[in-house]
Amino acid sequence: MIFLFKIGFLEISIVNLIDISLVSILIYQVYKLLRGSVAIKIFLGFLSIYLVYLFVNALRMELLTIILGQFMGVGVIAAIIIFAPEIRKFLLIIGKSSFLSNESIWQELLFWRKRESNAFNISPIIEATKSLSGTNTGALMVLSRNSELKFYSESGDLMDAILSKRLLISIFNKYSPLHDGAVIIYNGKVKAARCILPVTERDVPAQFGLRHRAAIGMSEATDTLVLIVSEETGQVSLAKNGKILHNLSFQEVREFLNDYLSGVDIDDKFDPISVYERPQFKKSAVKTSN
Ligand SMILES: Nc1ncnc2c1ncn2[C@@H]1O[C@H](COP(=O)(O)OP(=O)(O)OP(=O)(O)O)[C@@H](O)[C@H]1O
Repeated sequence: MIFLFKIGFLEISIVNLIDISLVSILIYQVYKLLRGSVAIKIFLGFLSIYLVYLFVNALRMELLTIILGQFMGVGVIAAIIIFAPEIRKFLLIIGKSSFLSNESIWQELLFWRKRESNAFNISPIIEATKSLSGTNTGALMVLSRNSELKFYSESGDLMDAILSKRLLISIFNKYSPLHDGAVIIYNGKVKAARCILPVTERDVPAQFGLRHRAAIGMSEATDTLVLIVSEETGQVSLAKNGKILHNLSFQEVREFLNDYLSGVDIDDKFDPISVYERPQFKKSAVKTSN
């Protein structure tokens, strides 16, 4: 083994350094995930007790080590119960960003099928959005580039219909029995309508109602781009990765949809929802359109 440093009785190898770096990154990621929630205080409490445990263990203080060791044993189970929602969120983030979450990769690996491009003609979506926005008809469209989202599709009515402007307008027409909930669009098809999306658990600025909360929640849980047309103002927004872009022009929507479907990383172009809490942000009733 190659040792980098030898300070007194302490010898640190490259492996130790990598180990320490990885643990630091992990702790930072957990901190980022829990920041702002009540769970962060419990997490810091556990972390402090664990550090004390490591310290007394290193000093060979046996009695204290046994007591704290017992506490840590029970503490792990308690932590799993207390942090269940955060652990779920953490695993979802890992699953979402893993390249194995891409269904077309699985098809290629398992069935030797040639991977098809996920890009398709988005004009029907843009044209339908213009019409829905112009008539102040609320709409929620989930675009997926690498998964059929079966779990969410099955919460609504399965369709598997070829995408068209008229189909989308008919679905979101307020007299249509399919208008409530979201449509899921994948590979040029409307896979399902009337789907129920997960609502974000974060605090969302007051101007965003349930439709926007569901869009933000869906974009947090999956690698999807969610398009929202507000029933109240006709404004068009996009949600991605828990962030949002509000009151977009149709040209902007077209560019974002095309970039997303061709695999471009657009996450950085989105605003954190906290931006819309600023006092200078005014909900504009003026709609920009091209
Ligand atoms: N979890 C959900 N999944 C899918 N669709 C939902 C969900 N929650 C609400 N919606 C849709 O949003 C509609 C209610 O929207 P609401 O008016 O509360 O939201 P909003 O964000 O203020 O939108 P708007 O600006 O259009 O008024 C519902 O009728 C339903 O179609």
